[in-house]
Amino acid sequence: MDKEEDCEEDEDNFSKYLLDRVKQLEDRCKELKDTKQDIENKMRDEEDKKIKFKREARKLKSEVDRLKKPPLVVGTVLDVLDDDRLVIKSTTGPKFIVKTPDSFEDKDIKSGTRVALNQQSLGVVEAIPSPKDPSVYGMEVINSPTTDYTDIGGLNKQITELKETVELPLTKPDKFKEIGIEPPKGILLYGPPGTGKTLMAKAVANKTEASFIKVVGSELVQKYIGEGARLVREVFKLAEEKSPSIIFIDELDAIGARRQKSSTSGDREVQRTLMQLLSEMDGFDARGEVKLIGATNRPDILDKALLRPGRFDRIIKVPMPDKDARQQIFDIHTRNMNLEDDISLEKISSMTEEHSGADIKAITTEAGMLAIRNDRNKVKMEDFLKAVEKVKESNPAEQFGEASSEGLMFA
Ligand SMILES: Nc1ncnc2c1ncn2[C@@H]1O[C@H](COP(=O)(O)OP(=O)(O)OP(=O)(O)O)[C@@H](O)[C@H]1O
Repeated sequence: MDKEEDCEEDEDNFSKYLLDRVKQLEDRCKELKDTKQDIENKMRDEEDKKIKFKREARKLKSEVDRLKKPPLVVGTVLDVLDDDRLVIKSTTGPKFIVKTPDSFEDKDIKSGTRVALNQQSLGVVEAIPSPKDPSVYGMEVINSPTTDYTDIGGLNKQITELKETVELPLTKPDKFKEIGIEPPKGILLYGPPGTGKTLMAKAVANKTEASFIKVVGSELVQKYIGEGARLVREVFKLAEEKSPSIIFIDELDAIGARRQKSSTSGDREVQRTLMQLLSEMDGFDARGEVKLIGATNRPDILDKALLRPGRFDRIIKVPMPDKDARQQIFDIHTRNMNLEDDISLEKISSMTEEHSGADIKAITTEAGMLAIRNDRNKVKMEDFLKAVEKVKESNPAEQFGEASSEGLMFA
């Protein structure tokens, strides 16, 4: 009898052992599956990063190639001769007869076509696009932008200055006449990337019901001699046609850097573009309906001529946001998001020191994406924490322990 009982007990213990073991193995299996999923996610993220960096490297390489080449001269075809030759007038003056390149088809070239010529040989290198197409030169024209001052977080002092210097002269020009002072023609916003400079320019255009014309300094510096200056003229002409209007020149330092003594033909082209900008600024009326807003990350290298009275004579610093400003920016970018009650934007704001408004926008978008990926209709605190990590990782300055852009530029 005793033996029988012992045997039953052994069997019970054994099956308990087996059940425990199965449970352990199942847990382990789940753990491994989770780890596998994590690794797969990380691999996907790394792949994304790799593609992004590759794309950036390609872009930088083509930029380097472009900068290494000497600028080309712009010419216009006056006549197409029967023997595969063209009569060309170059922007530098004289007319020439040159051979039509073999790569050109008849339809590519007719009287009036603009072409790029090699500076030395004056050989035709390529046909260039119509000067009427602003998007080719990175120009962005918005007839009435929708950005509002309430879409901008943490820049109240800067917005007040913007209202006084750009908004008021456009909405109440008589006030300036009455008092007898000239309003500023242009103001300069300076600060690290992604801190809201473009946003401010768009908001003031919206408030004054003005057209918003954006040009990027580095896009104005073309590979064709004389093109930069022509584009500047065209931007001002367009602004006049569309007035009231705000011309926003981003990366002003690309054309407005202090003039150097040593100069390559590339430098001279940049200088010609700057001279044209200065002369256009001197030419337009401070009480008119066109206002200029420049933006730069490098005010320290700007040519002093740009900062003289009657040009960019108001300078407004747009800094990296402090904690309160970050919280305001988080509030703005989450106002249409479906958030769980456990979310503390205050806590997230404290965790995101050295993050710009653009980084904050990226964090909110990433948090939303995580909720979508997990098939939820509300965003949790956990999503925000993961998003902060992800944005930190993708920020090269943080990744490699470099100084922040503000530290570099404004030390
Ligand atoms: N102060 C802010 N408040 C709200 N959103 C902001 C703020 N700053 C930046 N952002 C967000 O970041 C995006 C990029 O900002 P913006 O283009 O204004 O930066 P920027 O200072 O002009 O940068 P860059 O010097 O690179 O041209 C904006 O569209 C907005 O979504």
